[in-house]
Amino acid sequence: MTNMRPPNKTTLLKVVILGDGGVGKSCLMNRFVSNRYDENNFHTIGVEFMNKDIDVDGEKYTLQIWDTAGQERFRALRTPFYRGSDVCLLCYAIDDYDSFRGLKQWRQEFLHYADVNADKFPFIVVGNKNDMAHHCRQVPYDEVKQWCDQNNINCQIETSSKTATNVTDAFVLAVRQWKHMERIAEIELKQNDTIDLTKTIKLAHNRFCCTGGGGGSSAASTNADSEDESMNIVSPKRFGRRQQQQQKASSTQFQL
Ligand SMILES: Nc1nc2c(ncn2[C@@H]2O[C@H](COP(=O)(O)OP(=O)(O)OP(=O)(O)O)[C@@H](O)[C@H]2O)c(=O)[nH]1
Repeated sequence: MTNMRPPNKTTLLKVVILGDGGVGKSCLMNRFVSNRYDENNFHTIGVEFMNKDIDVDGEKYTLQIWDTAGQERFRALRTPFYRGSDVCLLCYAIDDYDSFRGLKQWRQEFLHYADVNADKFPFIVVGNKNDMAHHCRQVPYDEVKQWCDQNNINCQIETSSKTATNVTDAFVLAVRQWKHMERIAEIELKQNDTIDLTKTIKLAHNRFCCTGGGGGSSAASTNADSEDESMNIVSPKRFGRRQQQQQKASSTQFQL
């Protein structure tokens, strides 16, 4: 249980940053990890990751941040790395409406390849480049909020990697949202684990292992299968948290 972990334990979280090419994903990661900003960044090819230790609400985390290539031609290189993610930052640039429109597709791509439950996974929507002059803004904050509400996402923030505005806050928000979802998952798991002794237990009929032979007709077997749903229940799915610790590395690049 999260609230029973030893005080000095560090939790490793895999954080994936997605969004159109040029919205500032690499700048966001570099500003957060190294407090550096490079105006002339190259496009990312494939994926890169960097680790950063952070304390949030008195607990230690190592964020393994995966910066992905936003350009469509690198799709096949980035998607294998979505699996095992704990949090996903969906990024757009406030001066680029198309990049906001693209969030729908980014979310779908992530859900498909990470294979997680849409309503239980912590997404954070990040509007980067909020240092831009007022007249450059193409994406109203309220419109993003509306989109987030429609998609069950309750974390939204605007950042600037250039001026270092809200960059750390975006990652803190990501950790808090992960923790929030983790708590919900734990409560659900506990509820599912509880056996109600007052309820009648429905036994499986016509099973080979119980009846000692295949006496039942195929029609009867089909009925028994559909009645006895408990035989088909798989263990409750968490929202994408890995069961194993990932290998730590301070910075690695995966490129062509
Ligand atoms: N004004 C402003 N410009 C930014 C900001 N962040 C990034 N940029 C600019 O946007 C360019 C692209 O940023 P990147 O971080 O490379 O964008 P990316 O999303 O990683 O792009 P891909 O690697 O192609 O997916 C940078 O070279 C900067 O010139 C910001 O916060 N404000």
